[in-house]
Amino acid sequence: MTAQVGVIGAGAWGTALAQALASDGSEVSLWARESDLVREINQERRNSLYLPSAMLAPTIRATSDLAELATLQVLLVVVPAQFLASVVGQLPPGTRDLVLCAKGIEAGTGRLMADVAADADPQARLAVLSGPTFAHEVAAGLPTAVTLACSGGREQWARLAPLLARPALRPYYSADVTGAEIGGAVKNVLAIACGVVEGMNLGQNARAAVIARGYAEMLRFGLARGAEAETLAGLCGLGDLVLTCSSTSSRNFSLGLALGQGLTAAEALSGKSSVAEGAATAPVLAELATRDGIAMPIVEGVCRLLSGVSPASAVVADILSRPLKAEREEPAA
Ligand SMILES: NC(=O)C1=CN([C@@H]2O[C@H](COP(=O)(O)OP(=O)(O)OC[C@H]3O[C@@H](n4cnc5c(N)ncnc54)[C@H](O)[C@@H]3O)[C@@H](O)[C@H]2O)C=CC1
Ligand SMILES: O=C(CO)COP(=O)(O)O
Repeated sequence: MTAQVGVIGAGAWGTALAQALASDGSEVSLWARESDLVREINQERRNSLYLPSAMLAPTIRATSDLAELATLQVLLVVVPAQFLASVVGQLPPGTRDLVLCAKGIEAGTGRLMADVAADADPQARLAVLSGPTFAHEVAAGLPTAVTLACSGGREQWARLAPLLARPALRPYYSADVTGAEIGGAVKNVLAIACGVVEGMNLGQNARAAVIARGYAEMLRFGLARGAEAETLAGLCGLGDLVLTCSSTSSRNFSLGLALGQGLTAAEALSGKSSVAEGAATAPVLAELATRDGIAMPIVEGVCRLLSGVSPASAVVADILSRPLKAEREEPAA
């Protein structure tokens, strides 16, 4: 049997998704940028660079030739947000389903992932897969639930769900693509903030406060862009926020932890092959929020820390000295 689904990107998440899809014996084509990795996956059934914990299924076949995947009707795109345009741009345009799995906003343009993909592959039918999904757990077959937001509505869902669902990987339907994208992008920045709280030993109360007030920021930003509140309260928003704000398994949380302990962003990120998407998303998110008059003080604080303009102690002091206000925005009279 030949593969029905291809996965573009053999980082931790693309490899874990390929592993989950192959768990029922399905063939999966996996595009890796690194030729050494292609050899290692095909010959040793390992991805020691990005997902060393997993022994990969025999039905995953890696390739460094993107053209081999271009004929498939369903492609999961799992390269980091900042590379989405360049990688999707290498595909010949087609009426395939592109399932976008990166969590971020494109620096420089402020585009969400579906806008980037629509510009790069205009005929593609777009969906977003997002939720609380540490790659190593998915690769180990642990139960995981995700939002699958389909721009093509129920018809697209009916096509994709049987191809992507497995007993331990459970997609939930949504039609709110924007909400799914914003939940995943914003939570990465908030996970950095929670890591800072941990790194500075500010306590569990403070971390819970950052989660709740950060969620308020996510909601304000999302609603202003047409996302639905229920989506942001679901797996791809609050669910993922809770996961990544609570664990050193999160690269974004770990980056924040290092910043909170006094390292610079350059020091914390140096020598890492894995991506902490929140570092690239934070400045562009803060810029969009300022432009649109949306208050996002925690996101702004993360930006100040990442750019090195303020030490963590000054950022925390500024947040704590903001004027007292109502927890919920008062509806306009
Ligand atoms: N790792 C995880 O648990 C999860 C990750 N994600 C998201 O999936 C996306 C991919 O993340 P990971 O697989 O974790 O990445 P990773 O950190 O494991 O690996 C980095 C990836 O970036 C690729 N890369 C580096 N330079 C590139 C370039 N110039 N052009 C194209 N690709 C390049 C590498 O080939 C590799 O696939 C991110 O947006 C991340 O937020 C989403 C859910 C879970
Ligand atoms: O998105 C993730 C889990 O849902 C992974 O988070 P990190 O990118 O912070 O590791």
